[in-house]
Amino acid sequence: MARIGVTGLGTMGAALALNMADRGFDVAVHNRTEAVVDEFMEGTGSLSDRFTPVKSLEALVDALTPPRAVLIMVKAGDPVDAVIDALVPLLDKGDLIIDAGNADFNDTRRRTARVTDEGIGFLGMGVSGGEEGARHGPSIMVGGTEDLYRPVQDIIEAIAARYQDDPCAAWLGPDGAGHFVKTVHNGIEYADMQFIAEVFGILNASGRSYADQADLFAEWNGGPLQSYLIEITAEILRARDSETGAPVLDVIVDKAGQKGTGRWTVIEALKLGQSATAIEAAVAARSWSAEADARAKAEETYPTGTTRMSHVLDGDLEKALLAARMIGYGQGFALLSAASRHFDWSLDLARIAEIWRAGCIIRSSLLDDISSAARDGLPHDQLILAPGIAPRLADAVEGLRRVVLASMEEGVPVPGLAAALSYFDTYRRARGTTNMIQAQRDFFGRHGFERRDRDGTGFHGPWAESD
Ligand SMILES: NC(=O)C1=CN([C@@H]2O[C@H](COP(=O)(O)OP(=O)(O)OC[C@H]3O[C@@H](n4cnc5c(N)ncnc54)[C@H](OP(=O)(O)O)[C@@H]3O)[C@@H](O)[C@H]2O)C=CC1
Ligand SMILES: O=C(CO)[C@H](O)[C@H](O)COP(=O)(O)O
Repeated sequence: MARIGVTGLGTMGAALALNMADRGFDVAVHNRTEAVVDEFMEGTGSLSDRFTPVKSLEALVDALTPPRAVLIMVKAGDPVDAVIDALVPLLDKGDLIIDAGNADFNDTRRRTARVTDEGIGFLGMGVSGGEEGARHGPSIMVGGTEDLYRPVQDIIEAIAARYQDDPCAAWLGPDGAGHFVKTVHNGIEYADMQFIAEVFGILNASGRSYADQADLFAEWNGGPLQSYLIEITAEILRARDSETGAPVLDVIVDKAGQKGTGRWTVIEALKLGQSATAIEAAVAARSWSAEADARAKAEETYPTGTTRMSHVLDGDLEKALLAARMIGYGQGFALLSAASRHFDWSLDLARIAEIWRAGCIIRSSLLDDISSAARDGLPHDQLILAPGIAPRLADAVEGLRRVVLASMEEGVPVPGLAAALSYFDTYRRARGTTNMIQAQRDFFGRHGFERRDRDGTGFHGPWAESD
């Protein structure tokens, strides 16, 4: 009998199942398309004895030691509901379903309630690290009741990445907490990828070869920007297309995919009265990239000519990426704080930063500092105000400003970097300009405002007196 079942042997499910077997767990494996199970088994090599391959969900359930644990790793959205609907009648009270794919946490809350009604447990578990991470150690963010996590904690911690021997896996809170945290992780991922893509655009506009850029990113990876995304960017810049021999970046269409997590982050931020503008800019840039025909027409209408940037220093680009990264993380953590309060999740922000230090796509050396800052408590929930972060941001942000200025002068698009800078500039003013907005609201709608010179609300301007 197997300790755990995995249904969905695509990129992630297959890698997770192999990881579990590698760590000594017996796993029953299933996939909707039966042939995939055979293909999977052919690749299991010396681990094959650890697997029970099955061709139906009934057989999957029969292959498991009660109380059963079934991990679903299928395409996000309706397929998850379809699998849950098929599984629930086969399971007994006390069994457990784990949805390890990406999920809108609202769906996770709904699924938790639906499955719990049947006496079956449900964990919504975010997994990050791509195929390589899933195979050898991802970062794992678990949501659901803690008592449901304990029986599978040994498996989850065993397969997770390790940072100095600390497993990058944690139970984070009830119902949708795990998937919410994973969604915000991806929002931060979107922003960081966008900042890097914009710096790539600036370096291109400066006439720098891909080889030169690769060296620069590799050098940056040895400093405060050290991270998985900077590391793979250097590798990507060096890679050549195996068919044509051309730089691989030259054969890839400029049109970014998105499966939803970035958009969900922005939607939830807005719902919670937050605004993750750097993440929103990254989502928007991907959406605009899909409008190829309109962009071609716009270039014809407003020709850019050949852009030549010459006055951006490498050191400023490095600082720009660092400052923007701090702000992107800052917006993500502010959102996590808001959600934790709103849903009463008691999220441990420091632990979240800790489990992101290895295995996941946004792993970076900065996360060590972020976890220390969060452990000490973030002033006003703002990472950018943390004593361990603020001096570094103050130093880096002037590089960001010079980079944004130079890019804007030349018409090189930097929506993510500019959003990060605008957020910083807006946030650091104790008195901004929304007094004008309040006056306008009161002028046209008698909405009332607060006065600086006395307590209370509902004051009106002189325009109201003429009524
Ligand atoms: N790829 C990545 O880097 C990461 C992905 N994720 C998330 O993991 C999940 C799986 O992604 P990934 O492994 O990349 O996806 P793949 O496309 O590689 O595999 C999808 C799996 O879903 C199954 N499936 C699709 N539709 C249905 C259905 N209606 N009923 C039953 N099974 C179905 C497929 O079965 P069949 O073979 O029959 O088509 C296949 O096993 C997603 O939620 C994704 O967002 C999370 C982190 C990283
Ligand atoms: O969760 C992931 C990484 O953390 C997946 O790779 C996800 O697919 C990335 O999102 P998108 O496809 O929208 O770029």
